[in-house]
Amino acid sequence: MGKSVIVKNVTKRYKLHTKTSERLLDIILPTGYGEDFYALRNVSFEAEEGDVVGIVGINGSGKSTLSNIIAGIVPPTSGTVKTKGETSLIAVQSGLNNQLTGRENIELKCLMLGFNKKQIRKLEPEIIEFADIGKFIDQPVKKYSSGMKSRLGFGISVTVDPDILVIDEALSVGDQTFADKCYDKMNDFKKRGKTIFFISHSIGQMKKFCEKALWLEYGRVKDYGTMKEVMPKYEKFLKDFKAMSKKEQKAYREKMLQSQGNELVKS
Ligand SMILES: Nc1ncnc2c1ncn2[C@@H]1O[C@H](COP(=O)(O)OP(=O)(O)OP(=O)(O)O)[C@@H](O)[C@H]1O
Repeated sequence: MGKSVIVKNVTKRYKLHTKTSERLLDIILPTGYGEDFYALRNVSFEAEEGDVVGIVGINGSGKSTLSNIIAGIVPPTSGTVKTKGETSLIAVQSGLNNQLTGRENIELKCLMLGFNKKQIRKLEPEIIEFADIGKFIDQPVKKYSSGMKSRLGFGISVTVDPDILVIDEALSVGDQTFADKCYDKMNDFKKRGKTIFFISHSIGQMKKFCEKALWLEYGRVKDYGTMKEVMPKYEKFLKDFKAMSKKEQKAYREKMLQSQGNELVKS
């Protein structure tokens, strides 16, 4: 088994705006207006082919930012991501275009992945069958429920058969039958030596499915190893964190963020 993903010193800096004028200036001026906010700071790790890595961390730790960077949707501010093969992201806030219909989204996504018209005609029925959203396939995506979006996003991502699959909370919406169907597909991917990154608020789901865990804490890698090594430590942290008062949690967050060079950290 070779390396399939190598993430080296990835940092992601966003601009935070406290005033509308700052936000507008940031759009107009390329230098960027607003306060720097580091969503990821020097994140490095490697994954092998066939690894199923759960990304864990409390809200705002940078899990979605990292998923988007691995999938090549968002560029890192600095650092590098090397991937072997095609990567596909499935997220609740999926990369679907709201104005286009489901069918048009299938075409667009497949074209972006480099498929030709003939190949798309072959893939389309398979995706539609997997998504199983009936007549909604010809409706604009803005009319979909989050479950429907997830079904379509999942359908597209697994049918195009990527080498690396990134699943961000996509199984938290929708019913159990659909989730089971997705697990079957994911298990099939796993058996075929593909790499999967999985984010879920359900620790049960993570434990059931992942072999490795990457624990992010406010933008930094707190731990990376097997589920067995990392999860007991993470669960202990979660328990302690939840036992804190809101004020203590806020102070903890501010202390952590400040230690990473963030100045504007008030929630
Ligand atoms: N486009 C953006 N502009 C500014 N800040 C952002 C942007 N996207 C994310 N952030 C900030 O970066 C931090 C990490 O966000 P991210 O969504 O990656 O975390 P997460 O671990 O996925 O959180 P959650 O569990 O709540 O989904 C958060 O503090 C968030 O507010």
